[in-house]
Amino acid sequence: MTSEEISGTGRGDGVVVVRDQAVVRVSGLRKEYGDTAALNGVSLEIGAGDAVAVMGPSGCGKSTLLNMIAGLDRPSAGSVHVHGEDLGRINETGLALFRRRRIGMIFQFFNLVDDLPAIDNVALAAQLTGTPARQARRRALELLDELGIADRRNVYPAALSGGERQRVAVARALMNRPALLLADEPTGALDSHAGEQVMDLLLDLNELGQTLLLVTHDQRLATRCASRLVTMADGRITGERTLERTA
Ligand SMILES: Nc1ncnc2c1ncn2[C@@H]1O[C@H](COP(=O)(O)OP(=O)(O)OP(=O)(O)O)[C@@H](O)[C@H]1O
Repeated sequence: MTSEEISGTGRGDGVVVVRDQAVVRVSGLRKEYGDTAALNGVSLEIGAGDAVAVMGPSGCGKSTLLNMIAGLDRPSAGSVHVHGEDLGRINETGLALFRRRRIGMIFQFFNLVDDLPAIDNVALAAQLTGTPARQARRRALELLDELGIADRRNVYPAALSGGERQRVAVARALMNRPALLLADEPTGALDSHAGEQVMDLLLDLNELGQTLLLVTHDQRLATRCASRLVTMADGRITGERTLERTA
């Protein structure tokens, strides 16, 4: 995989990842669910090419923060800018489009479509943005090849190993050359070998310029893949430090 592919210079819509520009700007973010303040004034900036890990105890608001940045949910107060766009000013249809075009997401339990083979799970992401099926399948195959699972392209998720499923999910997330790759416990459901492979993959992607935000309980994942660690507690950011990546 080349850094050009990751940075999206081939997509024809002028989106190029340039290091040191802010991809995410979160300011004074609050989210209340009834009486619970899931986020209680979070501000965070993520530059292009950064790899940021968010850690903290269960219920501290990590996934809520990720969901706000993905435009999956609306804040109670504060703002989220991604790639210069103020998500608060985009309607629901626009947000869905924004997510498909700008954000790649991977989840603990993969979220693949059970009745589609691997290649169609990946291609679907581009078809939903209007890419013709044949072109989408061509790029999907390229990505599966780059991630070392082209030979599994016609296999349905149920017959893939956990590691293979997560690779398919990563390919799907990269399909539209996202400005930001979000990962919510991406190794949480994997055995240690498959987890290591996914960590290597995320590290490689970031080293090629992909901006990465990951939420995890796994210290090893954070220190392996991230260059910044943000810690949260009770809906707030309580600390931040740069990390020396471990081999
Ligand atoms: N849709 C929702 N409705 C009501 N409460 C919610 C909702 N989503 C999250 N919460 C609450 O908001 C708080 C933060 O939840 P969140 O899932 O963001 O935490 P987390 O740090 O990601 O936890 P975990 O590490 O266990 O995944 C929790 O108290 C949770 O119960």
